[in-house]
Amino acid sequence: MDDVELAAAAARAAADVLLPLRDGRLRDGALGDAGDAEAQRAIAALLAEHRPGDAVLSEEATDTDQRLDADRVWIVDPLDGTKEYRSGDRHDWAVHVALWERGAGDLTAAAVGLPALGEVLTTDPAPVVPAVPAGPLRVAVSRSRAPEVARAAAAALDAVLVPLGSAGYKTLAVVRGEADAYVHAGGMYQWDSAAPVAVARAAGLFTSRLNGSPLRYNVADTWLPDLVVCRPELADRVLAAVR
Ligand SMILES: Nc1ncnc2c1ncn2[C@@H]1O[C@H](COP(=O)(O)O)[C@@H](OP(=O)(O)O)[C@H]1O
Ligand SMILES: [Mg+2]
Repeated sequence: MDDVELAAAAARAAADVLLPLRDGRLRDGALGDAGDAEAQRAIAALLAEHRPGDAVLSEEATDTDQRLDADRVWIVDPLDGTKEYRSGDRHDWAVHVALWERGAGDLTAAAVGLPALGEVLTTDPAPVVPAVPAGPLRVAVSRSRAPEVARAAAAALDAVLVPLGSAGYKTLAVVRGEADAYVHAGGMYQWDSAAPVAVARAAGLFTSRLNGSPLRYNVADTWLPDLVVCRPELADRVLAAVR
């Protein structure tokens, strides 16, 4: 199993525990907590079995300095969009599994699972972004904390806002042609964007910080508070709008 296959297998393993759990008896906070824990367990077990020497940075595990000297680091969010998952009837939540490698100084393989849609998107083969449909441009934003810069970007593009949960789901909404851009500010961590950004880049989309600088992974500070993901031809207009 190569690295992308392993990432995809880990995303599927998480889906295999998350879907039955969601359809079981737990609700609300208890369902969210169980989902986070069970998905973490499923992914960690596969990574430990197949890549015992690799380091892991996960939302649901204690971070250590060890990853800063490691050559290979998996960056994992076992359940992104916990709020949407625990609602029981929404599809906008995701599983993130990415690999960062020192040789490249960047993300080199990733998979993002969308269990409620039965899909796993990867860096290889990369998804094909559909053609732009007729109608106004669409900017995906957090449904629970839409930032002012996203409204500004939408206004500058004469676009409509598409409120959705999960950074992974929103990034893949651009990949899958449900949105043309995703703008976030105000807070987020490396695991919220790593795997989705890797898949978006592989699909030919533009990704950066709000100020246009590159998104950097496996740096000491896990806080990576803002990002832009969009069709490449929109990048200049989106970045100008959010500045
Ligand atoms: N202001 C903020 N501070 C910290 N984390 C944030 C944040 N805004 C969004 N996030 C995180 O980014 C992910 C997507 O958020 P949103 O759905 O609002 O777009 C969520 O991850 P989790 O669901 O894994 O916790 C959420 O916790
Ligand atoms: Mg998350």
